[in-house]
Amino acid sequence: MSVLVFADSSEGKFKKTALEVVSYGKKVAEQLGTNVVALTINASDSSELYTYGAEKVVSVSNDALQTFNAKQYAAVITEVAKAQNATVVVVDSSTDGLYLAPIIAVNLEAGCVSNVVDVPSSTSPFTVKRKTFSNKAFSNTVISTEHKVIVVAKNSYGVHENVVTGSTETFEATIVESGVKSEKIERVTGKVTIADAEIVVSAGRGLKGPENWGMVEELASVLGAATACSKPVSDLGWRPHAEHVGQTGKPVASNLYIAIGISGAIQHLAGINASKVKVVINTDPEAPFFKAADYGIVGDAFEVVPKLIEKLKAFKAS
Ligand SMILES: Cc1cc2nc3c(=O)[nH]c(=O)nc-3n(C[C@H](O)[C@H](O)[C@H](O)COP(=O)(O)OP(=O)(O)OC[C@H]3O[C@@H](n4cnc5c(N)ncnc54)[C@H](O)[C@@H]3O)c2cc1C
Repeated sequence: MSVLVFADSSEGKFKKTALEVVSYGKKVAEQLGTNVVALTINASDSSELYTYGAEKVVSVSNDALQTFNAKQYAAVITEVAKAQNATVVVVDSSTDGLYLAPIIAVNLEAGCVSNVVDVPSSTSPFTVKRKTFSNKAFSNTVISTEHKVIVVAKNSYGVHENVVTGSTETFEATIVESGVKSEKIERVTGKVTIADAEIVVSAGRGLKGPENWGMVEELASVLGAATACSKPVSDLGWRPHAEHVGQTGKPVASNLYIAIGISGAIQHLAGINASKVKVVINTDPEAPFFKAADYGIVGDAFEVVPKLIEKLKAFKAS
């Protein structure tokens, strides 16, 4: 028996979520009295995963897997899970992870639970806690099948160092037909995406118009952050719809979320409340966002943001 985690990588480098699922898998393996095995696909160096508890890394390299294809990747993960006698398979909650989990679950006839925020509270019955109702509530879910597939919610368990002496073995995976009529041929943005971002700088209607987004872009660039916006801003065409966050937009689970000129309506908060630290800049001290904020600045964004940029630049230069 083992716990298999899929350590996803991009251009050969591990994503932070990969380190989180390895940390998570290590803990679950300890609870079950077994080992965690990390699977990598076309990653250049797997040794980083030993730092987070992966005693064993199974490395698959194949040109046919250069582009993500859920069916092909899920087949590889299933094959490795069977070869490693894994009863628990863990993936991250990225778009790719959410594609993979149900296919792996069908392949293994496993129970599958997404949005999981913690290691099992009990391994018999196997009980996991998951977020529900737009992250406003939690539920405990029992997975009663022999095999289990868990999707770990981003930034919920965290990355934990647990240095072990690991080893890597290569695996010749069977490549199945992709079976799809579309494929990703190009990545058109080099910017940090909202899903992967550690820091998100988001702005709302308080910025008055699209011509004022320069300072938001600049603040994001200084911080290495992704940019986001409230729904009205994308509805008005000030920013692309891809940046709209909230209940009807993208969810955000960053370490830091900076909200500029956003009122903090419940539909907005529903999508961002998984973020760890929230900083709010708003002229109105009664803005509802302040109740959800960890740090608040009552002030005019057009004065506060340029000062913040200046200070951050000076700090980085020092
Ligand atoms: C079914 C439904 C789904 C929805 N889904 C979403 C969603 O997913 N995401 C979302 O964001 N909204 C969503 N909404 C809309 C939501 O209810 C709010 O209307 C919206 O979030 C408000 O956007 P805002 O805060 O940018 O604008 P406003 O409500 O207009 O707030 C602007 C804020 O900027 C402040 N401000 C003004 N000038 C300045 C300044 N110079 N400096 C600093 N602050 C300033 C104001 O005090 C105010 O608080 C949804 C609504 C419905 C009905």
